[in-house]
Amino acid sequence: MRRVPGPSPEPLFLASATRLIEHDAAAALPAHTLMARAGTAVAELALALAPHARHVWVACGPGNNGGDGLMAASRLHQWHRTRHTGTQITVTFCGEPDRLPDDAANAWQQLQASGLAVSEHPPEEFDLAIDALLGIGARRRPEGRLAEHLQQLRQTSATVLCVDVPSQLDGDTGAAWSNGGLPRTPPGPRHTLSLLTLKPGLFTADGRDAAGTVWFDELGIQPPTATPDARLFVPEHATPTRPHATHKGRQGDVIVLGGQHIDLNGASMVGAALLAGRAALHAGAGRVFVGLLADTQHPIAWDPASPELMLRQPDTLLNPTLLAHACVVCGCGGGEAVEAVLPGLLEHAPRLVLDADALNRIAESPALGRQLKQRRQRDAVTVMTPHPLEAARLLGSSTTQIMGNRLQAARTLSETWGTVCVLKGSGTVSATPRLPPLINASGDPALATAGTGDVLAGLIGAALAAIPDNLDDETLLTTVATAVHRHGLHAEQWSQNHPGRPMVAGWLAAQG
Ligand SMILES: NC(=O)C1=CN([C@@H]2O[C@H](COP(=O)(O)OP(=O)(O)OC[C@H]3O[C@@H](n4cnc5c(N)ncnc54)[C@H](O)[C@@H]3O)[C@@H](O)[C@H]2O)[C@@H](O)CC1
Ligand SMILES: Nc1ncnc2c1ncn2[C@@H]1O[C@H](COP(=O)(O)OP(=O)(O)O)[C@@H](O)[C@H]1O
Repeated sequence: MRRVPGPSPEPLFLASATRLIEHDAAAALPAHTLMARAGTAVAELALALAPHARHVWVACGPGNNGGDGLMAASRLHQWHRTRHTGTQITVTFCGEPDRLPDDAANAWQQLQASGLAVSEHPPEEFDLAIDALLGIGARRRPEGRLAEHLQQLRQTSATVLCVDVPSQLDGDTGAAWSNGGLPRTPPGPRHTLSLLTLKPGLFTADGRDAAGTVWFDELGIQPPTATPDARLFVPEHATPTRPHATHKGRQGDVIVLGGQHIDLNGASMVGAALLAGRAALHAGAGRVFVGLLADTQHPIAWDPASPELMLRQPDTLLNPTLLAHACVVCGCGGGEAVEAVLPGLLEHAPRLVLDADALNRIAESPALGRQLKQRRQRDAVTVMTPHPLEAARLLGSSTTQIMGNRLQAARTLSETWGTVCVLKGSGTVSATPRLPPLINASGDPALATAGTGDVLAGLIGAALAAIPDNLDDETLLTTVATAVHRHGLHAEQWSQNHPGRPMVAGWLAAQG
């Protein structure tokens, strides 16, 4: 058993793939072995998390997830009885013993043999709860007694250890089953022990809040050889160091086009473009040019906080020779003015990051959409970085639908437009056609503040500016995901060093 994430990317499997893996593993072992191992693993982690618990509630459901709980309860009961600890175990069961699947029925018999009776009601007080109500078999919003037990688990300030997948969560998507989402702040420590495979829903959408700290036990089975449905991404390689004899022309140029001027319609978004530019600069771009859009009446000539940025009239930056050697970041604070530069960029920029208003304009314009799709045929590199609302506009759907299946949404966006798609939010998903998407393992709620998306666009721009031409899809995806990971890691470092204090995007941009 180990804590997740580890030092390298982790394969993630949907419920359908997990069932095939479970089927093959079970066929190669004596009957009930997997569930016996699962129960032991749950009991061991429970003891490690709350060694001095006086009262443990094991909440079991009607299927094999409940079977894991019944098995864990037998193990815990045996452990405490032989050591005379006095710890009380209360087991509840929402289901019908006669209708339990085979493995769980065996676990039920073992519980009966252990002498531990099943209780009608959860205990009034407990210091550890084991959530074994529903796992990957959950298919709808819980109701009745099971829903009541789930509600108690959601609201308790005691430690909760979820078996395989939190019962309130769809393990494939990370969407909560419950109406109204999860409590804003989980009231107590939360842990999830994922069994046999890691599931993508633990790491995106509502997954991180519901699962808490994730642990993984393979149950003694060799890692699956099947292609995973997704990967939990952490970078494996350190950023390469620069050779001594280098110069700024070799580090890559970034051009930022965005930051609509206040003259246009009374709303300035200049800061967004400057944040992207600063982030690119601090991430190591050799030169960063910024073209502020609609900046005609009172041109801004320099950024006092970042005098290294080179501000230019946008027209001068649309020069194909300059574009050919640069990565363009387009859209940050671009407003409506971005429409004027998009056709030229889609045609001539070999490396392009499309953010915010660039995405909104493309969502509205079939002609721009066609131009975007043609880029892949020319091997031009395009990364789009939508947040869920921008993604919904691009797909003609709603944020609820996007959040209902973030992996699918990122995949559809990347396949529809032939781009790398970075669907932002808790557990940012980076996808490219035909490869398993990557769920970012870093990041925290400190990022939920204006401008951090602009910073991310700048970081991705600098990363793309620095890589050689004609990279394969996998390296490109990894390059983008590494920038996403770095962005999240900086936020985590802020939260660690400044607990409770809000982070601002300007600070993040300066971390590079
Ligand atoms: N069979 C085995 O040896 C192993 C099983 N494992 C466990 O088995 C789980 C999967 O078991 P199952 O396929 O039985 O699925 P679950 O136990 O997750 O749930 C299926 C049961 O819950 C019911 N159900 C689904 N949604 C419900 C809802 N909203 N309200 C009320 N009832 C609902 C279904 O009708 C079915 O009876 C895994 O998540 C894992 O915990 C793992 O431990 C690996 C080994
Ligand atoms: N709760 C969160 N956990 C992790 N990352 C988050 C969270 N909230 C926001 N982020 C990240 O912060 C950034 C916000 O981007 P975006 O919504 O485009 O903001 P803006 O347009 O103001 O720059 C994205 O990278 C997103 O993934």
